Amino acid sequence: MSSGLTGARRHGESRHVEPVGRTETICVVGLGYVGLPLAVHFDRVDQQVIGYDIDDDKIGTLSEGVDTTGDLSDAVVADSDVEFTSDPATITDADYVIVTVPTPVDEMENPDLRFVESAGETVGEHMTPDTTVVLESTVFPGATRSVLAPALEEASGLTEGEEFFVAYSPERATPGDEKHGLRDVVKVVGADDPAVLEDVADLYECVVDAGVHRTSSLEAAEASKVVENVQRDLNIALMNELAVAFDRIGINTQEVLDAAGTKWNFHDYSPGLVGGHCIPVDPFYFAYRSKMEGYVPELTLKARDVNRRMPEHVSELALKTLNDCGNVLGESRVVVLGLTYKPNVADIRTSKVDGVIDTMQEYGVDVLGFDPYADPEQTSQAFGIDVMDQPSFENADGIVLATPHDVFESLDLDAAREEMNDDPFLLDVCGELDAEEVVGHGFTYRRV
Ligand SMILES: NC(=O)C1=CN([C@@H]2O[C@H](COP(=O)(O)OP(=O)(O)OC[C@H]3O[C@@H](n4cnc5c(N)ncnc54)[C@H](O)[C@@H]3O)[C@@H](O)[C@H]2O)C=CC1
Ligand SMILES: CC(=O)N[C@@H]1[C@@H](OP(=O)(O)OP(=O)(O)OC[C@H]2O[C@@H](n3ccc(=O)[nH]c3=O)[C@H](O)[C@@H]2O)O[C@H](C(=O)O)[C@@H](O)[C@@H]1O
Repeated sequence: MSSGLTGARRHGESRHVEPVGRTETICVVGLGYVGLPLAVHFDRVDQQVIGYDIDDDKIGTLSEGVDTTGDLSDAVVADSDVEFTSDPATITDADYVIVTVPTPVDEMENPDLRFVESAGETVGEHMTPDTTVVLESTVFPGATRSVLAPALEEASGLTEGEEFFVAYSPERATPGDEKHGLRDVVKVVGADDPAVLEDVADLYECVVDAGVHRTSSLEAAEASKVVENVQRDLNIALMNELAVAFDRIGINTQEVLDAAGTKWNFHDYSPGLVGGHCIPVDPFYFAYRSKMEGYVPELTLKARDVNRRMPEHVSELALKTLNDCGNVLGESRVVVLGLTYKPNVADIRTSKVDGVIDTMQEYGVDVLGFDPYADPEQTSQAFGIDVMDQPSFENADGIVLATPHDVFESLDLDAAREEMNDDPFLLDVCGELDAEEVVGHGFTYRRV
């Protein structure tokens, strides 16, 4: 996730504080892709910031001045005055506690709020009266009220709304998008109590240049976050459905999308493997809450079904193309380029490329991988393949461009072709390359 902080540091600017006239103490609970940049941003505007996490190793690494997210930089972390700690007693010193813990789904694809509940218990045990607790984690509408607040009350013995306060404010920054980091995207803040709403909105206005949008309830703010991701999942699902249909019809999907894209209100999405912590997850948070009221959001769930099937569709396409090019599957080799969950990021944790790899391996295909962003050793272990630190196409029969990092635009297809066996193919999952150019380099070209 882009933080907007690295620019200054990369150009050697010295850390400067931008005092904003508030000097409260803020404790950020959960120092991941969301919590760490948030802590560093508040530190930069001269707030006293405690960064609390249960992961001792992470706290040790951060305390040594190492950026554990890859989104900031070591210099930014080293230069911050954030107090990194795994001691929950430090929460006592906080005027504001901002909770940014994970909210995954369980194996039944239901919301798993264990981290939120646990954080609520820990914060409740240590917070003092008049503390304001802001939940940033993506949850279903009503979770702050029905899960976090009761955990805080139970552990503290205090009464929410009288002796402590809660608000909700989702993180909306996009990983890998330098233009849409924490400071650049309007921050939504929701609270029932108008005074709490104004106070928390004012606090965020210290760090969010794009400003704050206020909602009159916790639920409206919670819902605004999940529906952003539901909408995105739906739009991508439409692209995937069109791509599968046009592949069968024999129409070039990208040519269709390029033509349709000349209409001012045609939305720009591309087919692909829909990974990440949020887009594949948040629709289930919305559906869960809706079903509680007896309404099944069929369109939302159908979009999930379409996107969830994409790894299977891509691997079938790869196997079919291997066969069409005259290869024996069990004697074939395929190089998969791009292993992270989306282009130009280093996060492999929720990549859907592994589903494509697994199916090819089931048919005996020898699969190798390369990704300029992902750590080769870590990724080899995670994906169960040999991940190269430099791309080699020796004796390969095909290339699957699974995650189209920008750097692959300059892929030397002639050099790759030289190393490969006869009649090679290139499967361009997201349709990023120019089909005619790829064919001109001697490849059979396929895309989703
Ligand atoms: N990663 C992203 O780009 C975005 C994530 N979000 C949402 O933000 C939330 C956090 O996501 P990430 O930062 O990616 O998660 P993450 O997994 O990167 O970091 C979460 C951190 O919380 C810590 N943690 C877990 N339980 C804890 C507890 N009880 N007390 C203290 N620390 C605890 C973990 O050790 C970890 O360091 C999720 O709800 C996610 O949906 C929203 C927008 C963007
Ligand atoms: C509505 C929205 O843009 N949400 C963003 C999203 O970030 P995230 O990196 O998870 O999502 P993403 O960039 O849409 O990518 C998700 C997955 O979908 C794929 N993808 C994306 C766009 C597209 O046209 N086709 C496609 O296949 C990507 O390759 C990736 O595998 O989810 C983030 C979050 O909530 O964690 C959120 O903060 C971000 O703003």
